[in-house]
Amino acid sequence: MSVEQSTSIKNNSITTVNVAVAVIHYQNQYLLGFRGTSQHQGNRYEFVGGKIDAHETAKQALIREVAEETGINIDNNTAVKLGRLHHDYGDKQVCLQVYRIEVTAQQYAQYKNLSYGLEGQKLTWVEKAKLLAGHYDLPAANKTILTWLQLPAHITVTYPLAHFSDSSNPMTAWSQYHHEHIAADAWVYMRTKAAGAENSIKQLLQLRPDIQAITPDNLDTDKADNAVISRQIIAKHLTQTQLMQRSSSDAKESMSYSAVSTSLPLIVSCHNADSINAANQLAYARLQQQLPPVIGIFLAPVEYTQTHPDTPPLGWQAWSKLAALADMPVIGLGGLSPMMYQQAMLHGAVAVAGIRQFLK
Ligand SMILES: Nc1nc2c([nH]c(=O)n2[C@H]2C[C@H](O)[C@@H](COP(=O)(O)OP(=O)(O)OP(=O)(O)O)O2)c(=O)[nH]1
Repeated sequence: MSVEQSTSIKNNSITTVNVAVAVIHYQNQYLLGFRGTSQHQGNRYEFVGGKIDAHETAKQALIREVAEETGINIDNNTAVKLGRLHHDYGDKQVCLQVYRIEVTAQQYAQYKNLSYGLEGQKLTWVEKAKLLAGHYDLPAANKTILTWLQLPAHITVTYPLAHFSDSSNPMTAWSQYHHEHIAADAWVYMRTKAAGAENSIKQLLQLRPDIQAITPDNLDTDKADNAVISRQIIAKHLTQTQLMQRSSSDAKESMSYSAVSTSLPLIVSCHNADSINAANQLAYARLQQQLPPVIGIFLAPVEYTQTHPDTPPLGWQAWSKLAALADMPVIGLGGLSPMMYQQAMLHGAVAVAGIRQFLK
């Protein structure tokens, strides 16, 4: 939810506490605090953080809270915005503004044995796999943060089926090509851009049980007879057009969103501020309905791309301003390579995606 929305809730006399949350990590080691018994959501693990003061930006609060609670100075570290999320605990409403910060090897060496914070609270570094597997009891709002943290640094996008139109059997050629060229354990957005491509996708997933798939929302893979294949589909995708069509209906909450997958998280494509706003509303509605969250936005195109030669690129500066509007992690797409991950992070991206440069 945006800061504006949280303010409007305030105007309706329900006070929302704005909180800066720092997901601090070094590679696969993540820093957790432990909330004291007397605190709200006490006796639970937490990411380091605290209330944003009236005069502060979220990032200023983040730097201050991390310094006050741990002594770590993150002033010169890159803080990548993961998202903003509103949660109603019944006794308290919070709006968490969540950033991921990787500490340097030197900072980690200095702080890795820290078992108590500067406020006397317990601190512990934990393995990412255990954190994501739910080994640590965190406040309920953090469930969405853990889903966001699943996103890898690189996402491969497939060629459209039309790319293989010269072949005698384009569907098999599509599966075979990607079977050979997708890197091990990759997250793959199966963008076939064709109706009736279910079988190609199923075929590819059968050939490559190691990969995780993001499939088009209107593609009927939910009914995949093979349960193993269903397990490989980790999110559904909505194009900007689908997103805008669904959010333009008057009966927003009941009708339009019911067309969208209710069993899996979503990743949506956006190209402008209006669609990012629609994505924020969809994410908010899904949280209210306790549906799997919107885990990311593909924001494109960053650079010129052969796939959309007539679309002018946003460039990193405009991309970065748009990304800041999103309430969920933003993935750079369009003319990028995996090598550009660091540059993308500096502009607010949690991941980079693409076709050519991401296939081996
Ligand atoms: N720090 C932190 N707070 C979280 C997380 N998840 C979550 O729901 N919260 C909630 C719990 C609290 O209601 C609120 C944080 O407020 P807080 O009371 O800890 O903030 P603070 O340190 O500035 O507070 P105070 O003790 O100085 O009053 O956000 C999390 O991962 N980290």
